[in-house]
Amino acid sequence: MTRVHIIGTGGTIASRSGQAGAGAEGMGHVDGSVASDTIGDLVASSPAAAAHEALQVTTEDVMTLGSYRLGLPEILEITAAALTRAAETAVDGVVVTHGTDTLEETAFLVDLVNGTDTTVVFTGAQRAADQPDSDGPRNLRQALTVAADPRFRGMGALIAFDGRVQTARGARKAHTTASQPFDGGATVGLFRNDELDLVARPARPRALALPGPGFGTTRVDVITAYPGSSPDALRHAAQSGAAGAVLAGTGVGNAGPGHADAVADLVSSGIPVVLSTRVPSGPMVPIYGNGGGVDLIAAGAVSAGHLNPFQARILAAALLSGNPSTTEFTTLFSELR
Ligand SMILES: NC(=O)C[C@H](N)C(=O)O
Repeated sequence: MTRVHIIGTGGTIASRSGQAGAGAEGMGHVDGSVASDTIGDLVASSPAAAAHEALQVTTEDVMTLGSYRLGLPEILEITAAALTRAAETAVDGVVVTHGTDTLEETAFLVDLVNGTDTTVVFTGAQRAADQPDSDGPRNLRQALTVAADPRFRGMGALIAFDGRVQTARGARKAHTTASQPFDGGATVGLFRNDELDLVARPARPRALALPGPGFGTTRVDVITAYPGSSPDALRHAAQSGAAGAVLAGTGVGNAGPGHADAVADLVSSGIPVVLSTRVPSGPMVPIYGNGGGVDLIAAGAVSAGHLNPFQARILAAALLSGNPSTTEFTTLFSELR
């Protein structure tokens, strides 16, 4: 019998309104939704998940948090749990239920380190578990279908959401409330009602080793360029303890006056700067001088390629937690981006 293991982490799919604890931070949130359901609750209350009678489903809660509360230690904890289960020979597929706010970060770390043939399928919901028409049960059912399907093995980490199955790499939450919040990854599968079509296979780089606990405290700041932005933000990041920085440039990866000098300052003091773009889609491409991307790369920045700033940050933190030299960092980042 096909076995799928589900890891619960919280998010809207596990949230209910008006729970005790809403407003616990004393910020006047009287009826804020709070992640509270265990994955066992979700499976038990979901006829959709129960409909998978042909599957042996096992569950585990790693945490029950809105994903906006996660830091790197929690992302590492979820990743380690997913990788442990993926490596078990008795497990055919792994599903992770996760808040959508930062799902792209956790799923990308899992994708980077998953060298097993067992795919880890992330899903969640945009409407809380106690709302009418919550999308959680349908998304969970579809994620189970993907995780159990042998055609989708060896794909690292995927996101199954609202009828679409896409790679974690490249994914980005692109809509705050729409039932399909994600954009950016490559589409590998599409649901026709309950039928799942395989439409593409992703190309993946070699797997990175799971970072050690130092990942949790490796600070990589994301700094955005905009008209009039101060290059001092980069220097401040370095002075206040960042081990690296990601510059989300304008356009193909540019920044205004002074940023190239700031990049050179950081890189010369051993703090790598990755150059990405604040534009939602498309790669960083060095085209412009006069402080643009050509000059930022010449100053020592490493191109993020197709990675958005937040996934670039995850790869940078994973590499920096292993204390590479600047040259090693550049080589590894360029290989795995
Ligand atoms: N739709 C969601 O899951 C959003 C939620 N705020 C979270 O990331 O936990």
